[in-house]
Amino acid sequence: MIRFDAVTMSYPRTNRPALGAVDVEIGKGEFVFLVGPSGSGKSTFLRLVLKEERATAGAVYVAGRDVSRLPAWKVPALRRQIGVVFQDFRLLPGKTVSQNVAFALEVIGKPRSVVRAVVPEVLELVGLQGKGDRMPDELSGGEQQRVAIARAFVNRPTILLADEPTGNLDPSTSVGIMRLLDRINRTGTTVVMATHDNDIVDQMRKRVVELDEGQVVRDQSRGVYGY
Ligand SMILES: Nc1ncnc2c1ncn2[C@@H]1O[C@H](COP(=O)(O)OP(=O)(O)OP(=O)(O)O)[C@@H](O)[C@H]1O
Repeated sequence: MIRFDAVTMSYPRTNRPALGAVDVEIGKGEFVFLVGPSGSGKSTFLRLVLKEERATAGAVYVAGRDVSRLPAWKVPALRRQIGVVFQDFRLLPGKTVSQNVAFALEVIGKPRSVVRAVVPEVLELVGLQGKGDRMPDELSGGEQQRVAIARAFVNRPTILLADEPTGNLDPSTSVGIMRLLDRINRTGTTVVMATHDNDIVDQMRKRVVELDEGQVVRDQSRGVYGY
């Protein structure tokens, strides 16, 4: 589903690549934690999958396509296959919960009848039934992250990328978010999550890919956060 083939990525005006000759293969339906110190390249990895950055050398394959060869007009179609969740939720503050989720469908031109049917379904899936009319600032952090996950998943992407999704949440709220990501993964969605949350990684026992200074230094199935 995602394959990095000797991927090097250097940002302009830096003397060390953010990723150096990285080889990683992530199969359909896998759940992978990306761990490593700050600056080790986790977010860069995720940005390359989304074609928000371009590899300096090597190739990034997503769903069988070499994204560096993807013409600009096909990038929106690539991104429609990928849901993204961030540490800071990134909800639209002036829209209700339902409107935030609906927006993700409206921008890709789904008919209103579909939006009306699908939004309550996904809100129920994330445990927010009955809260569709709330504004984001009327929700807890964990609930806001559930809205963000609903928005990322409503279009049933094949891949879900999560960049520190529990970074702003307390431990028990984080466990709830991880249960939800696990459930989404069980529907067949490939999940790649960058995290510093050692407790979560140790509890989940999923595949762990560890980066350090842009290199893969560990790739372990049913791994833990660190040795
Ligand atoms: N836009 C940029 N311009 C120049 N250098 C960058 C840019 N973004 C990231 N870098 C550098 O690339 C390297 C990898 O950064 P990246 O954000 O991928 O790390 P990370 O593992 O996600 O870190 P964190 O855990 O702090 O989010 C770092 O050395 C960083 O300083």
